[in-house]
Amino acid sequence: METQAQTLPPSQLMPKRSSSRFRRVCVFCGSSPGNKPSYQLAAIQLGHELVERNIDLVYGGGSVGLMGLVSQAVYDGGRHVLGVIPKTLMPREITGETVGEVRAVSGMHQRKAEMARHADAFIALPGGYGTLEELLEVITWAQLGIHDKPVGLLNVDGYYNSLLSFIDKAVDEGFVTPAARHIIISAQTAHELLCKLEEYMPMHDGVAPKLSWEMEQLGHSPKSEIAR
Ligand SMILES: CC(C)=CCNc1ncnc2c1ncn2[C@@H]1O[C@H](COP(=O)(O)O)[C@@H](O)[C@H]1O
Repeated sequence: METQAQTLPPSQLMPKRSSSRFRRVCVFCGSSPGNKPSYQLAAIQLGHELVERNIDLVYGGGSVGLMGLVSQAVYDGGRHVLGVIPKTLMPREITGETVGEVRAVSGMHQRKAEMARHADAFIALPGGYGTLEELLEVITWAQLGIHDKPVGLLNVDGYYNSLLSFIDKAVDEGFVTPAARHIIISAQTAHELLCKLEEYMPMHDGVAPKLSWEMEQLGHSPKSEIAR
């Protein structure tokens, strides 16, 4: 008796892939793996979720920590991976081997602008100072109206609970508006987070229209794709 696999044309044997409104997502994450296996698993699962949705990756480059796990998973799944590395961090003993395409930039500021320019959305996995700084910067840019791309927080095992509580306190104390609080989308799994990001509609008003921002300040021309 013939099995289904023998009778179906090859195109129908391929895993079903869903389409996404995002072409490429920027992932910020730890250059360390973290102490719990759940962090490493979450990085790999996020990579798989991006592949499943036909989404390419831009990230900080290198193979250290969670950065290596997410980039390898996306690369192995056949999607394009773009690593943006400041020249100073390029020696392999610092960041390790980078899979996919590597873009060398002159410094940390140019790296962030370059990662943002190439992304349609941002996701932060657990991480340390670097991850927090990158995450808060794209949130600030969204608040100001420099871009309106969704920003997601993958709150693995409650890693970001205290950050989210702090931001709620900032709302209570009058330093963050409730509309700006809405910029951060959080979820516990990559699947749930991507679903929420796909549906995200900005609620806040930027302080100035996107086109009025002088993107040269971020190292880009006014036609920069950061604002897209
Ligand atoms: C000295 C040192 C920690 C080197 C690690 N090597 C690194 N290689 C590439 N990008 C990095 C590195 N360290 C920090 N970053 C940047 O900062 C974030 C991670 O910093 P962290 O581990 O969360 O704070 C990444 O998203 C990346 O863009």
